[in-house]
Amino acid sequence: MSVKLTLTLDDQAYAVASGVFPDGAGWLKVTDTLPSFARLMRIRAVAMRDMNDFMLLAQLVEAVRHQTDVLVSHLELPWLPWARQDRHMVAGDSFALKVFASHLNTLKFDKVKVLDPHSDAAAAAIDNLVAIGQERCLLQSATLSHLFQQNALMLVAPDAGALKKIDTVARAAGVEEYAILSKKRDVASGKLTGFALMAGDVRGRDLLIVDDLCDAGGTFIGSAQVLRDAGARSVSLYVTHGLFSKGIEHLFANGIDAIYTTTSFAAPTLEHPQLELIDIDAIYRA
Ligand SMILES: O=P(O)(O)OC[C@H]1O[C@H](OP(=O)(O)OP(=O)(O)O)[C@H](O)[C@@H]1O
Repeated sequence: MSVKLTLTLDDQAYAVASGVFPDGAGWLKVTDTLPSFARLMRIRAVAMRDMNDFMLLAQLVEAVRHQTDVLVSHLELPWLPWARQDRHMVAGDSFALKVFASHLNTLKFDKVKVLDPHSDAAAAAIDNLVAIGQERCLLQSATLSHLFQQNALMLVAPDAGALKKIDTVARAAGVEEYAILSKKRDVASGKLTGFALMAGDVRGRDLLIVDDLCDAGGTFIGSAQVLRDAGARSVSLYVTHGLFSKGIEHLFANGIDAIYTTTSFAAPTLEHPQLELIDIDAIYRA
């Protein structure tokens, strides 16, 4: 189990303990005395990865509601698991986001606040979803805010699907122009091909690719190559969710100069001189 659960009732924090029984089933307990009434229950579930993690969340909700008459319930779910499985892609596969949403919806949250969900399918599947936009996450980086104020960065959308988001980021950051890349992914094999620069003069520019997530990183290594071939001076990367399934070193070794990401998934202890972590707490409080 990897999820980190925190509970507040009317802005007071309550300690939660959890573990695993010998048979592998998880247990959970609120160790502070719960009140009989709370106007607002706020649960934050960070780095939820699987249904064991979901089960712990459901246990927490049940434990609180068993003791406390809760008026309003909010879930802060920075990383939405199965967000990428947002449709049927090949014959015989499953629309896993819809399956997960059907379970999450049983917990009856009045708001489910997700950072930068992968696609609009999240809002369609999850009841009362509140998407916190990419621009709100990204501008919590003091470094990036400063660079935007200096007009020192040109934004890059990694594919045409990211156009709506990059436009919102550009407006929020006060940036006038951005470059647009294209890529192709074979949904059956997951293989990436055909990176190309569709628009934008990047010669001599310091670039920031902006996307929702970095998994293995192939998208950004391929993109950096194309941008450097087109004359970019430097290529940095912002992703809201740093999954980094192949680590981060290979990105720095293959054309990425700096990475900015939030602690929605990346461990807050992750350290590298070319990496800046943006605290999700600051994003939720903003
Ligand atoms: O680090 P990587 O392994 O290269 O993956 C990162 C990319 O994957 C996701 O898009 P995806 O290709 O899944 O988008 P789609 O929903 O348009 O297929 C994400 O939005 C990134 O662009």
